[in-house]
Amino acid sequence: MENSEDIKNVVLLACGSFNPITNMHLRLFELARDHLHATGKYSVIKGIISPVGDGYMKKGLIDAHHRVVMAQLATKDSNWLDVDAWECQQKTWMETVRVLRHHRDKIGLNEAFKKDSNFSDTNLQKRKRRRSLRDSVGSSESKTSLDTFNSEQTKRASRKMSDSGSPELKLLCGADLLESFAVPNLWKEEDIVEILSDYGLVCISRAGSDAQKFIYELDVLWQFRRNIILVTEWIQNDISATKIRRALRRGQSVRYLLPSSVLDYIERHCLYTQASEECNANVILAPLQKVSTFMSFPSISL
Ligand SMILES: Nc1ncnc2c1ncn2[C@@H]1O[C@H](COP(=O)(O)OP(=O)(O)OP(=O)(O)O)[C@@H](O)[C@H]1O
Ligand SMILES: NC(=O)c1ccc[n+]([C@@H]2O[C@H](COP(=O)(O)O)[C@@H](O)[C@H]2O)c1
Ligand SMILES: [Zn+2]
Repeated sequence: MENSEDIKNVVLLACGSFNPITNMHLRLFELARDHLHATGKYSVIKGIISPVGDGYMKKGLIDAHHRVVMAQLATKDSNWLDVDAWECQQKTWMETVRVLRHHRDKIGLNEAFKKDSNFSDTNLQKRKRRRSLRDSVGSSESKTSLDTFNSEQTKRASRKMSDSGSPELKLLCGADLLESFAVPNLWKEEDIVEILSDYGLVCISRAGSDAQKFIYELDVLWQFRRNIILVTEWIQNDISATKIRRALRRGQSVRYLLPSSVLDYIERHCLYTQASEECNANVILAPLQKVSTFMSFPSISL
């Protein structure tokens, strides 16, 4: 049994198109949280969904405003998932490592603010005593469901957060995103190193991807393998946003693949048509554009 002082608070950040958000995106967070809690080493206090900006230029990517609203609808009933629009409000597409830096700074600032107000409070000792009394009352109650367990973990973690160091921020992704690290020119090696060494990755298995083999094959992943937490989804579910958009274009039902509030929103705003899928059809993906600009530079100077 781990000493509760050794349990690290974790915030999970998922970056992606969320075009549209699906039940599987929500499942990623649940799976990651269960897995991290089961290790006895972590307490997941928050999950953040960060939809990519329109400047990402991915084919079929609809306006960020709609993707943010859909993600907000999908997480409305969750007490630990949040949608953060900072990334998609930036003027241009930005590397994932910069999104991580932003969120880590934000977490750090919140922590500093909490500490500041705690120190200036002369009743700090009294409040601590009240809190420990509340904790001991809470621990005598019988817990029956996993949900109760998780929400207790979350509450405990939130309390701990104000008492101890900053929570760790980790990037949450599916195995296909991990595999995209090997796509030439898509990710800068130094970004991969920073993501793995300074933050760490929680990676959920995905049909068609073999994350373990992939870590073995890619040197940089192998080097930082201790910072990659692999989670196996035993109830496999191959929901993909691409397939959902395809079904919608063909007038096929996608009910139960995404939250009904999201589906209602899609229908009300007539999102995902043949025309929307043609968006960015002949445009190079932003990360690749950055690299091709860099690569064409020497030829200009010739
Ligand atoms: N079925 C799934 N299993 C595991 N991970 C998933 C699954 N669907 C999405 N993810 C993960 O969710 C994150 C956001 O993914 P994204 O928005 O690209 O969704 P997607 O369903 O893959 O969409 P698209 O088909 O448009 O690429 C990524 O890390 C991706 O790997
Ligand atoms: N170099 C990078 O930082 C880099 C490259 C490719 C994709 N990404 C990110 O990964 C996510 C991928 O999303 P999709 O799977 O929807 O394409 C997006 O958030 C995107 O910004 C980052
Ligand atoms: Zn994807």
